[in-house]
Amino acid sequence: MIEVRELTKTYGAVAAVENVSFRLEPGVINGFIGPNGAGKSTTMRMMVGLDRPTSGQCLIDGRPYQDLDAPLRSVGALLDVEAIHPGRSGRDHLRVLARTHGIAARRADELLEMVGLGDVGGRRVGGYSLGMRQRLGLAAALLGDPAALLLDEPANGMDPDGIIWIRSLLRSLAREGRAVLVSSHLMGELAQTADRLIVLGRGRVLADAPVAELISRNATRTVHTRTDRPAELERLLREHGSAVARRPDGTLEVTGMAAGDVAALAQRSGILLLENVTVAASLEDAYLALTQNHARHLAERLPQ
Ligand SMILES: Nc1ncnc2c1ncn2[C@@H]1O[C@H](COP(=O)(O)OP(=O)(O)OP(=O)(O)O)[C@@H](O)[C@H]1O
Repeated sequence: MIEVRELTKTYGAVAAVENVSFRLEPGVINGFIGPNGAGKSTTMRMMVGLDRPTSGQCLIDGRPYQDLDAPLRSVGALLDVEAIHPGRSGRDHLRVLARTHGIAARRADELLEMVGLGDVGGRRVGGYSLGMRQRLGLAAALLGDPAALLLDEPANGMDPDGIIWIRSLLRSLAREGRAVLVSSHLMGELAQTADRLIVLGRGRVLADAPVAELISRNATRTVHTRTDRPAELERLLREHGSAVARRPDGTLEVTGMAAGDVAALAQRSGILLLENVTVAASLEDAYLALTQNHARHLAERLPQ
């Protein structure tokens, strides 16, 4: 189990990460999301000792990363694929890492195959595409068969096949009982893959909850209604307290009234509905509501 306790990192006057706390439990995929510059990478770097926290700590099975006997077996991290030596072949990169950690060279070859780089393992990393470097970084993270994985935007640069592959890889790693923390800006992807979401905004944790709970707490469902008398229905809905927006295809997007109540109201006024469906809120809606509310609160607190 990984426990992040009140991690803080300041650069001069800027707090990149402020009092961030969360836990990563075995078998759970945690999505790590937040606007650019929210502090996700800095948090992950501090978790594996690549950045020194200003205060707070991260404990891995009760110990800081630096004190682990076999760190690669406890935590595998994919943080900065640009840092991989460009002159080395992918195979050599993995073999060097394996050797320095007492892992058999055979494991490096197995992983190259597993991440789909079997045919290009002998080529220099400098000639790899971003997606290929991400695959190599994933192989390196998995080298020690770790109990936990920290992956910073692993889908970045991946083609659609690669994205689907990562999704099923993360699921199977979690099924094997590993704890996963994966940052991404791909909301649809996280909605499908993650069990929980940790949302950061300007260095602070804005939410830490199961995906479904985060959506239901922060975004409202809407009703999409189509009729041949839209202006009339729109007026009626507004009179009954609903918010209504016109969609480009002429459909009314209704917030604040259930689909059944929209239908009943229309029927009482003799308005025929051609379509009337409830549209579930998406993770994207919830994320935008959460981060925009936070930004608004901060702006309101600033002196005018
Ligand atoms: N070495 C550094 N020196 C100064 N400021 C830094 C340094 N590293 C990060 N920061 C600042 O810390 C903040 C958090 O950056 P970080 O890269 O952790 O965010 P992020 O959530 O990973 O962003 P993104 O989604 O763009 O990858 C930003 O304001 C960034 O400018």
